Amino acid sequence: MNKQKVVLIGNGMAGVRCIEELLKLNSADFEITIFGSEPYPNYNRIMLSKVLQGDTSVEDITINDWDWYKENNIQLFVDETVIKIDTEHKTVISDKDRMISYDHLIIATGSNPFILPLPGADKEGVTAFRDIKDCETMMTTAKTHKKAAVIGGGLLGLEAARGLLNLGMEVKVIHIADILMERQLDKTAANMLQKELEKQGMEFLLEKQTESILGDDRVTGLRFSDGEEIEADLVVMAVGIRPNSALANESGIKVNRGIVVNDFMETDVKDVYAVGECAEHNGIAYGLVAPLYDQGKVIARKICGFEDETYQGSVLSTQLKVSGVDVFSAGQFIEDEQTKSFNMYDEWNGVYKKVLINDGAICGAVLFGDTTEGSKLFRAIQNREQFSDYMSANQDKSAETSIVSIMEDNELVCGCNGVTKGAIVEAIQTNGLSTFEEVKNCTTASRSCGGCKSLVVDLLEQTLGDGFVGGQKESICGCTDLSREEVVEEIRTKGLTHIKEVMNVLGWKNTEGCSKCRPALNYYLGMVNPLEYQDERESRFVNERLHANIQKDGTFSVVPRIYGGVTNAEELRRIANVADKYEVPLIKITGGQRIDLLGVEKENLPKVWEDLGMPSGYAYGKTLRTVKTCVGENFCRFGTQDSIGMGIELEKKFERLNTPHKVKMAVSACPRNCAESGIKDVGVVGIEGAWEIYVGGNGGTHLRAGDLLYKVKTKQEVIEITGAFLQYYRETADYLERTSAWVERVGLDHVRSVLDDEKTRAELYARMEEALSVLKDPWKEAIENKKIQEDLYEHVKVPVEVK
Ligand SMILES: Cc1cc2nc3c(=O)[nH]c(=O)nc-3n(C[C@H](O)[C@H](O)[C@H](O)COP(=O)(O)OP(=O)(O)OC[C@H]3O[C@@H](n4cnc5c(N)ncnc54)[C@H](O)[C@@H]3O)c2cc1C
Ligand SMILES: NC(=O)c1ccc[n+]([C@@H]2O[C@H](COP(=O)([O-])OP(=O)(O)OC[C@H]3O[C@@H](n4cnc5c(N)ncnc54)[C@H](O)[C@@H]3O)[C@@H](O)[C@H]2O)c1
Ligand code: SF4
Ligand code: FES
Repeated sequence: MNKQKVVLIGNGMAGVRCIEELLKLNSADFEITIFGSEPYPNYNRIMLSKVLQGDTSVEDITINDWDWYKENNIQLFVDETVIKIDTEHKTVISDKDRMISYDHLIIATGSNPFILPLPGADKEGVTAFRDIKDCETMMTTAKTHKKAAVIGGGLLGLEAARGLLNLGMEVKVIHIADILMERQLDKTAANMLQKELEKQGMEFLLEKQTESILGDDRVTGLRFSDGEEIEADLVVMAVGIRPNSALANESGIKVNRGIVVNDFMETDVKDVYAVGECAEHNGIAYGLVAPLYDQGKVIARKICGFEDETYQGSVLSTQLKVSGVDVFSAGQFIEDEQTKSFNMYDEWNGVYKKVLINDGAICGAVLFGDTTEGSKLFRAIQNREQFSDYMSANQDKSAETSIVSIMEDNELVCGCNGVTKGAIVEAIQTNGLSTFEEVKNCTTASRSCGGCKSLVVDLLEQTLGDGFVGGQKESICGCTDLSREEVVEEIRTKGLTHIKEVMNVLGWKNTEGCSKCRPALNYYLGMVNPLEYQDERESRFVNERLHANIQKDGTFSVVPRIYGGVTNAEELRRIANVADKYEVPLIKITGGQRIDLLGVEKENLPKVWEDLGMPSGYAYGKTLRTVKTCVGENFCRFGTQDSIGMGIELEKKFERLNTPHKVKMAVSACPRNCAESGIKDVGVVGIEGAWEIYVGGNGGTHLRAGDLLYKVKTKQEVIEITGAFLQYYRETADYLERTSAWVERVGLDHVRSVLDDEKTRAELYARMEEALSVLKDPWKEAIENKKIQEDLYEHVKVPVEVK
């Protein structure tokens, strides 16, 4: 039998998903050809926001690589645009003069970003945010330019703005409406969102109409209709999208806003379908992936001869992909005459929940600050669940009960990829999957926005019971197959007390271990048993062994502790005298508000420390580095709290603590955040009468804004929450995992749920106190102990390995 020819125009998310569905149903009977204007295989457009925000790379967002097309015998023409469809002769013609005939044609040309027709819109430095090329333009521009203006305060504009902030630009968002995301949020949620984003550093100009883009060849600024002007050397337009339906229109296919389709996604021309953002169903052209995938499935079934499924439209839910901000919106979000609403507004904790009810049934929801109920509410909206039933069902179940336990097998867990609960459970059981990554690769769940990750992990946990070993089982190194959790558990239950013993008892493949597992085991043993464990210095990296940072030329740097960045003339004099006496070639003020003496000879280290008479600043260790502070209420006119006092208290409390990776803190006395509390492992921000505690921030290579963990009233609460948080991190993070990665891995909601429990929090804090109780200053120890001096600083050659 001759194969039927299927041609797909548009190598994007909707079209290729439709082909995947087709291949699942019948891979034998079709000859498939795909045209794509972009020069890449099918990639995850959603993740461009994450690429811009620095969380992933362009290479990592490919959905189907080149091999996938080959393996499925798909003829792929990339960087090639179809310019004509001859519906009479059933052929398509490309801009490279290629003519291909079809039996079934799928049009999946997506959308075009809307570019405001402003004078100057064609200047260099003006871009949309739609594809890899745009993303690269922004990333390159950020290297040489500083001021970005994003026009449009919708989902795309805000995600772009966050990315540009991460790239070090100053960002102004220009929005035409009086509130942000007015297509998804009501005024209350939008105002809360604006405040949160302002805290992150975005500036907003609302109710502003851009009149022209200024500059000669390159953009230099914007002028608004009210005459105001701002400077800008990058302008990103994120003012919505328009279905890309020109090709269909020119080829005689019926087009309204998008390409008009019926419930089988058929256009008005036989054997021609449209799917994705280019299609218009019942007057709606959708702009999110979940509906597009449902549409693709219907087309695939129809082409294979099944007419059992039709597309009936979709209820939409959205979540903004900006870290540190939890916003959810689904269904109807503004009340009208037919609806009543149930509202909960907790200004103190920054939480807002609104559920809209029509004739007793839930028809929409807006959540801000706590979106844990998002999936449950979305399900309730889709099922038109009665509000009273929803409330009683959720009162019966404990808040921690995952929604997956009450879901039917045919219900969707991953809206983006159309993966049901039943499909995931079956994949786990039949393929022996045990990690999140395995489920993701096998089922495609969580492959797009990642919003369903917690549900997938819940399903793993529920399906495997005790056999579930955590989100991602990964052995700690090649010397063993055991994961961190398993090793720590064995240390606890078997009472193991030193590294060699762990390796022997747990059957290490390499009996000496390696540079990865030895320091990790040293940390885990000390963490489990802080009072008895004898630190094995040889298993530490060289800097931690010598308590100073080795430099390029083999000399060392010495950073004494300067609590909260506050020093005095006497200390400064001592530092200056040491610098003179030991001919220190460079004295540098560090980013953590301390003084670094660079170029000290190894042999001189103990003498330098003795002359300084100050404790080690641990600038080399996996421990608390610094607590940066702003000047605070005593001097600054904006200060609402004593940031210096708080910072010094925190630093004195937690200095020397062994942690999986370095830990940095900061305390600012108002949301202007001069101490950069938003990008620290623990960042504290003073507000009127209270302190906000942010966690999981990172200002290094993987830039990440911290998440608001709690808002508390007293200094004592700040210390206790910080202690319990750090202890939980110490106990559950992988060695060398920063809090930023850890918080993302385990989830902020999970961390909060642990710390919310007063008993657990008190126990964690008690274990923290125990760990702190045995710590001593290593410089003092070296000064007082002749043997340490001889062994470490006098005769020993410094090993090459530096970490
Ligand atoms: C930065 C960003 C973040 C997003 N985040 C989310 C999110 O979190 N959640 C969500 O649900 N949605 C999100 N979206 C929207 C989502 O990406 C789109 O809804 C989805 O990609 C649409 O898929 P599509 O296949 O219809 O269009 P596209 O993915 O745009 O694919 C269409 C493809 O067809 C090609 N093409 C067009 N004309 C021709 C032609 N004549 N010949 C050959 N090829 C052609 C185009 O070049 C393009 O590659 C986001 C979008 C962006 C830009
Ligand atoms: N997290 C997500 O789900 C996500 C993320 C990014 C993009 N997307 C999708 O991508 C598509 C494009 O996103 P978008 O945000 O551009 O579209 P959008 O239509 O949702 O928002 C555009 C915004 O720009 C504003 N605007 C319009 N004209 C303006 C002007 N002249 N000046 C200033 N502001 C103006 C509008 O008021 C609106 O809020 C949408 O379909 C969106 O759903 C989704
Ligand atoms: S964070 Fe606020 S209080 Fe602290 S120095 Fe800056 S403006 Fe002043
Ligand atoms: S819901 Fe977006 S990836 Fe699953």
